Amino acid sequence: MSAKSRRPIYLSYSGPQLLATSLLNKGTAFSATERRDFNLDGLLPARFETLEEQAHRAYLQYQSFAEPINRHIYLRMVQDTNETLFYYLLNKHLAEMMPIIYTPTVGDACERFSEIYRRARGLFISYPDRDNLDAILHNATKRHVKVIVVTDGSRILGLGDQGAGGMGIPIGKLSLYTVCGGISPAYTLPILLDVGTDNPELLHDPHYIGWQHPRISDQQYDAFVEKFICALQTRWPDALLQFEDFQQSKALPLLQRYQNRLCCFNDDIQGTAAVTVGTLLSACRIQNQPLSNQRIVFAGAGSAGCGIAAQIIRQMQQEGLSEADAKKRILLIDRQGLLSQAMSNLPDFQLQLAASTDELDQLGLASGADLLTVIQKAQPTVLIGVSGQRGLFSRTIIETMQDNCPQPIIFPLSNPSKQIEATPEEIMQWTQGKALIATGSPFAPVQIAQQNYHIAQCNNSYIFPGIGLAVIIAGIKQITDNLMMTASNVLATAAANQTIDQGLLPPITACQQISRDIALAVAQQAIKDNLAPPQTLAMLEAALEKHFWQPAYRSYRRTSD
Ligand SMILES: NC(=O)c1ccc[n+]([C@@H]2O[C@H](COP(=O)([O-])OP(=O)(O)OC[C@H]3O[C@@H](n4cnc5c(N)ncnc54)[C@H](O)[C@@H]3O)[C@@H](O)[C@H]2O)c1
Ligand SMILES: O=C(O)C[C@H](O)C(=O)O
Ligand SMILES: [Mg+2]
Repeated sequence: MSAKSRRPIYLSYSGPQLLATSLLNKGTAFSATERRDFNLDGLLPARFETLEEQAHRAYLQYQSFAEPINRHIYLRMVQDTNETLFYYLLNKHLAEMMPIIYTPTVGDACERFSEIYRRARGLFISYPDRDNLDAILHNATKRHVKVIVVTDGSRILGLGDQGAGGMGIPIGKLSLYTVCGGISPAYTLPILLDVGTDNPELLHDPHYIGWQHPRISDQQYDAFVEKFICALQTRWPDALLQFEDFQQSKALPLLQRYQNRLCCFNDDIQGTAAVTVGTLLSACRIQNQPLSNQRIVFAGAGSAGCGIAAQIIRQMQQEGLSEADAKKRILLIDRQGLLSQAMSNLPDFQLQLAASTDELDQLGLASGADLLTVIQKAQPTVLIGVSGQRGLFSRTIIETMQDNCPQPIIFPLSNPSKQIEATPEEIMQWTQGKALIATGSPFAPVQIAQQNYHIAQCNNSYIFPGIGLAVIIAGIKQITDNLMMTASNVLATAAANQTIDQGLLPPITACQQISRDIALAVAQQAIKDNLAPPQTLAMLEAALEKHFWQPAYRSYRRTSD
């Protein structure tokens, strides 16, 4: 629906209050009539500007900042002042600005959150306020919250515990829900559960803006999260809740506790699994091989690693392997080396995926073997890095892998860029341009022998906006692994014409189309799986068009009209 044909919005706001409401503010784009009707005369300079003219000035201002972090601060200021302008600007310059509002610059913004803090956005729910949750949610002042991203700041990208600074992540993720998934910013809410921090620097920083207290005990934590979820369910029972960047000891237990109780998912486990399987399928298509032929080694067996491994097993089962045979194609390495069932103290989620003693014998590997030895003996065709450890993929490791596999698939997925296991440039040089690469953070194309190779950004941002849109158009009640698998397959289809030099995924500028495709496919699958009320495809398409928000100014009338 074009902005012109949309009905006017009836407002009770006027004067400075209207200018200070970022969802409604138009700045110099308020017309003469609106300025008169809403008591804005004299509060704005004389000239009327269109959104396009405003965006032109904003882009010049943006360019006047050299450092990514300063560009981030600038864009966040635009967002907090005029959200329509912010999203218009993002839409116009998505490839350039996505790394500024999202990964990798958002990592710096989280690390420096207290230092660069300007204005309030979203909800900070701190443990000392635990008896006041309903009032806090009420203070969000948004009646129709449809998508929430929540973190406790305990594992921000590969940067560890950032405490309240972790709020940068929900803000960045929700910006992508809007720009890629067409979800109105009026429907989104970032939340930071402030349960303290164990980061010693933050505990001693005089400017730290969070609750300056060590993280609470597990028991206190569980009770607090339970209260939070109950309060959410009371106020916004149909909202989608995305768990983001929770440390390993919390991520899966929270998902297991809540996935059947409300519409929620963990992005680092499930969203990452979906994008990675989709990207792997794209690499397999280029190699003309099924995924089930690959032998896959993970460096890092945490939330992301085990989430991806589990989804690969499901995909291999769809290709015809038994679960046991699919498992045998995967080896996981964590700090203690190759994970095996002989290890006595592995958490359940790792134990389920760890190699059996029989497999170890067959491969001639010992429990706890290091990455290089595993690569020598197991001869993997795929290597996935989700360890957060810069440099973990050394030249020797990559060259050894290529000794047994001329076109290795290598995905160093750790974020932000400074935590990557090996850069695409390094991997391409060490493999003479042969490796099929995808990274979690954005990287410039690599030139080898006069040929430019684009590097796919295998980031869950290809998935979650479409999931949110699906929930909204279909009224999905629960997010399952099967729905995530549907999203993977849509992504792989969207990548079906990619050539090696174009990279394994379409560019991020295709994200709106991909999100629409994911939304429709996931919505249809949800209906089939009885997770949403029946609707025809035509009804879903109509709902999608109706909901897909585009940044354009609406006309305003006074409520008394
Ligand atoms: N590309 C994406 O979309 C995406 C999505 C999620 C996570 N990630 C990235 O993946 C990384 C891990 O995230 P996570 O949620 O799994 O964190 P996590 O803490 O749950 O897991 C990381 C694991 O790596 C292990 N590890 C650390 N050093 C290691 C080493 N030298 N060798 C082997 N293993 C080692 C840790 O013990 C831990 O189990 C982060 O950098 C994160 O930014 C990327
Ligand atoms: O935030 C990202 O860029 C991806 C992912 O969710 C991560 O935690 O690294
Ligand atoms: Mg994350």
